[in-house]
Parts: sequence; structure tokens; C-alpha cells
Amino acid sequence: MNQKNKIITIIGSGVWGTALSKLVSRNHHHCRLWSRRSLENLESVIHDADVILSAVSMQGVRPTIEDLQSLEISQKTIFLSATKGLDPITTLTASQIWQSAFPNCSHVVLSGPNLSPEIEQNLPAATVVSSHDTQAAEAIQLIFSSDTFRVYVNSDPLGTELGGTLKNVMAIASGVCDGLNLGTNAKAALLTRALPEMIRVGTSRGAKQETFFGLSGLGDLLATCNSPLSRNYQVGYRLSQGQTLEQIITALKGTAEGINTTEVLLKIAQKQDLYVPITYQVYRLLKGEITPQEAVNNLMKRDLKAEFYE
Ligand SMILES: NC(=O)C1=CN([C@@H]2O[C@H](COP(=O)(O)OP(=O)(O)OC[C@H]3O[C@@H](n4cnc5c(N)ncnc54)[C@H](O)[C@@H]3O)[C@@H](O)[C@H]2O)C=CC1
Ligand SMILES: O=C(CO)COP(=O)(O)O
Repeated sequence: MNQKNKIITIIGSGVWGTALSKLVSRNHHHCRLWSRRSLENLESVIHDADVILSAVSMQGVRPTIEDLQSLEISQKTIFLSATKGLDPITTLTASQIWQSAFPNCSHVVLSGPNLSPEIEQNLPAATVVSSHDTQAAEAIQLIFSSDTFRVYVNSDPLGTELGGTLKNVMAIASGVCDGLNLGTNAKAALLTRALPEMIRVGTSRGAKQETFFGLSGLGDLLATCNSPLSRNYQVGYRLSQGQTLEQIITALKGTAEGINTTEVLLKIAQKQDLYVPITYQVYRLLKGEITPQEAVNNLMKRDLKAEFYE
């Protein structure tokens, strides 16, 4: 793909879609930002698009695909997914759903430690674009790269996507940890144990372990679990302050995918008999079955074990 003046259609004008549109425009590409409330029709905004970027929340993925399937889309169009969630029915990632809906096009995932308010401020950040189609990933890398946004490529889209998705559950736990003032040691222990839990689930689905040590895994885990800018972190923090989940969702600006992901992740873990102790406590907390302090106690009182095991 020639890199000059690409047409990028972004579907989903929430906070992430809007931040991404600024990155595209700053690099002098032509950006069309569209949401279901836009006055323009979808057909006209995808016309001639080089890239269709989906930045809708997980619940918007299937409705968006249904709308697009009735339209004519060139096989040269690259689909780029920036959603970090899991489908509640099939447990698939967003990009897996896009791939099966448009099997003749190239699909790329964009995921990394990218809190949108910092991206909006043009602060330095790095991310990963990943695809089985190296050329497509490299084309996206060139479109987004700038002096303030450093884009890496890899060829493990599933691992890249799952890193960004599973860490949202850990960000809820991390918000609880900070909200209860459990200290730096507790936080370090939580994040260090969170990573193998994510890897266990990811590799069981076919993702590569090494991907979780990169920006889209450990990188995003550190960013999201340490920042009050994260909506998922805020969910955990506010639960620790005694608010109900309903109150939190009402007050929250934007989507906290971790709430839904926790439920789907537990479903996967139970089906595949995977050990996910942090996820299980977050699940029970979100369901209102235990208090934040009980979740901590339950994690601390588990059977003693070796640090590393198969
Ligand atoms: N905000 C951030 O810092 C980052 C967010 N993400 C991910 O990007 C996705 C979107 O996040 P935000 O923009 O922050 O959320 P948001 O809540 O601000 O925006 C959600 C978008 O999805 C659309 N949407 C929701 N349900 C829909 C439906 N049924 N049909 C069509 N469209 C629908 C909304 O119209 C809106 O444009 C999430 O999966 C999130 O995890 C990824 C990286 C950074
Ligand atoms: O994924 C994110 C940063 O990389 C955004 O996190 P939140 O969805 O928790 O705000």
C-alpha cells in the first residue's frame, strides 16, 4: 500500500476512536470518524477507505459487522481492530469475529499501553500492531508512527489482543488494591501473579507466551493497573470505597470492558480447567458475593504452593 494520504475510516467515536483519529490526522492522512449517531451514512464513509478501524466497545462489534456486511468492501481494505474485549457468547476476541466476517481481507490488531487521555495530550507512547499478514501490519505501523507514537509490529495477533483484554480484569483488582491502601508490596505481588494468570489463559487459546512479556501484555498491565485514568482501575477503586457496581457504571465516563471480560474469562477458565484465582475473586466481587477485603483475604489464604509450576 502506498503510504501517502491514506483514507482511514474509524468506526466508533468514543474516547479511543477520537484519540486514534487525532493520531491519523496529525500524520496527514485523511480520517473519517463515524459512529452510529453520525448523520453521514456508513456506506459513504467506508467508500474507498484504505483502512477500516473499529474502535467500538465489544458490545458494538457484532452490530457494526452486520451493518458493514450489507455493503461493498474491497478486498484491499485492511481491517484494524482496537477493541479490548471478549464476546460473551462465543468467547472470541473482536478481531477473531472480524476475521470470520470478512475472511478475504487482511486483519490487524492494535493494542498496547495507550490510555487515551495521554494519547490525546500527545505524550510519548508505544503500541503494537499485529497480524498474520506482515505487509498489512507494516502498512498500519507507517500510518500511525510519529515522534510521539512509536509503533512495533508482531505476528501474534491473538496474544496481542488477549494481553490488552485480560489485563482489564487485573486493573479492577489493582484499583481495589490501591483503594484499600494495601501498599506497594501487595501491588507488586498482584501484578506479578496477574501476568502468569493471563499467560495461562492466553497460551491455552493458542497465543504465544512471549507476546505477554511485550507492550501489549506486561506493558498494558503496568499502565492500566497503575493509573486512575483507567476506567477498569476506577471500577475496582470505587468498589473498594463502598460504591455499588450500578452506581459506578452510571458515573463512569466510557466503557470498562473488564466487567464483561471477567465473566467471559471465568467461563473459559472453568471450561478448560485453568487456575485463575485473581479473576475468580474479581468475579465474586463484581457479583456482590464478597467484599473487597474478603477478596484480599481469600487470595492470601489459599493453599501454599511453589512459585512456578506447570
Ligand atoms: N479509552 C482507552 O484508553 C482505550 C480503549 N480501548 C478499547 O477501545 C474500545 C472502545 O473504548 P472507548 O472508546 O474508551 O469506549 P467508549 O465507551 O468511549 O466508546 C464506545 C464506542 O462504541 C460504540 N458502541 C457501543 N455499543 C455499540 C453498538 N451496540 N453498536 C455500535 N456502536 C456501539 C459507541 O457508540 C462508542 O463510539 C474498548 O474495547 C476499549 O477497551 C483500547 C485502548 C485504549
Ligand atoms: O486499555 C487501556 C489502556 O491501554 C484503557 O484502559 P481502560 O479501558 O481501563 O480505561
